[in-house]
Amino acid sequence: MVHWDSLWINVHLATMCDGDGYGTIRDAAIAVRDGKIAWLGASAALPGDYAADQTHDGQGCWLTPGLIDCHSHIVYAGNRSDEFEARLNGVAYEEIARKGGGILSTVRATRAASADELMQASLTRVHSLLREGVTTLEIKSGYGLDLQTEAKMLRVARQIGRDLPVRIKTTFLGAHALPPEYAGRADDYLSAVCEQILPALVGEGLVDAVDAFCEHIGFSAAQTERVFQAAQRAGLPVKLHAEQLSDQGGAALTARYHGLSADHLEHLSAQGIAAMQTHGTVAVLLPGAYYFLRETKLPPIAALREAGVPMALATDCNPGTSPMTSLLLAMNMGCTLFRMTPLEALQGVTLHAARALGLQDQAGSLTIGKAADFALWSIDRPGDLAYAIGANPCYASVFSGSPRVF
Ligand SMILES: O=C(O)CC[C@@H]1NC(=O)NC1=O
Ligand SMILES: [Fe+3]
Repeated sequence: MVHWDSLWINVHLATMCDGDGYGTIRDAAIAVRDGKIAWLGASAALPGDYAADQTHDGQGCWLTPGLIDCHSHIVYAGNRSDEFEARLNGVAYEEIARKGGGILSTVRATRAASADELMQASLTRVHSLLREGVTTLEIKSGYGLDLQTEAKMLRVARQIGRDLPVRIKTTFLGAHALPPEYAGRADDYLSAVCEQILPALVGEGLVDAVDAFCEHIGFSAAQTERVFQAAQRAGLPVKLHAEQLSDQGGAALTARYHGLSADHLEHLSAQGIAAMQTHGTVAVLLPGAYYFLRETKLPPIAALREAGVPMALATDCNPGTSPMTSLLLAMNMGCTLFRMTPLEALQGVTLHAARALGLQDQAGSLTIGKAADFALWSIDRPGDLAYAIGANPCYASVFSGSPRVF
């Protein structure tokens, strides 16, 4: 007798296990034991002698791996709609940043907010993602730029994972911008980041990965490498905001450090692509920022595809360049703006997004032994998920084998 904790029947599976397709199994079932996938297949192939403590009727829904948003700045205080309005009156994003607006205005608001205010402000945005079937969410720091506030942000991120049915991966982004108290002293600030702030946060168990903003309005490749070396000393993987506004060689640097991902990549070079391909670094594409900043230079999707570099998609949810809390819309933008295929878009928020977080052995596909994180969709075919704009066809979602209520 095979015993399962729960069984979902009357579903069609998009397993995402087939590199060239959705890995579909129609008229199927999937079973869970101890929060992990224990069996999946055509209903007709169910073992004759099984027992499930709970059986759920999937109502003919398509069932995919739970969606993974692998790049978000979702914990922050304040709002930047005033800058949105300024840009629409002709002020460039980079000019706003140089005048101390942009990231630093969110830094001021986040420093001033209490942990509870930060949690409340973030929960609304997190719930929006969960309602669309997101079961894993990466959350960056980077709006504190001092130990006290970076720690506050990362504690809130960890608390979200304790309070809600979602897997949280935290990323330290102390090298996001130069705080006002270090104006003109970037290298001194990076010494504080590498020698005091990061070690203290690691000591509190708050950091899963380390990121930086490698850009002419951020930190240089040499400065970024200091941060990567500090991450290496702490035994942490790296990822990078790379080639968003210019080519700083950030993607190649990240690949050399066997980084999990290089993100944005509108200005990615052939050398960067080759380095990413060699080291298995994931390309995380962020169409929300491209769209919201009205960028015109597209990331080299065809060249990434040709090189076999895994492409992920994420919201980049942040108040300045991507105030977006819909991963389904990011999928649609990946197709309509970047010309990814609907299959690539779904791979980009499951299989490849898991890899961008180092979770490829635990999540991102319907594979026996992986986490029983599912999303059930009232759709006709998996390609519908990247097609509809503004619709949310998520019928239900499951986290570690338990139907989600939040
Ligand atoms: O404007 C913000 O608040 C963050 C912008 C965001 N951060 C980064 O490094 N690149 C971005 O688009
Ligand atoms: Fe970002």
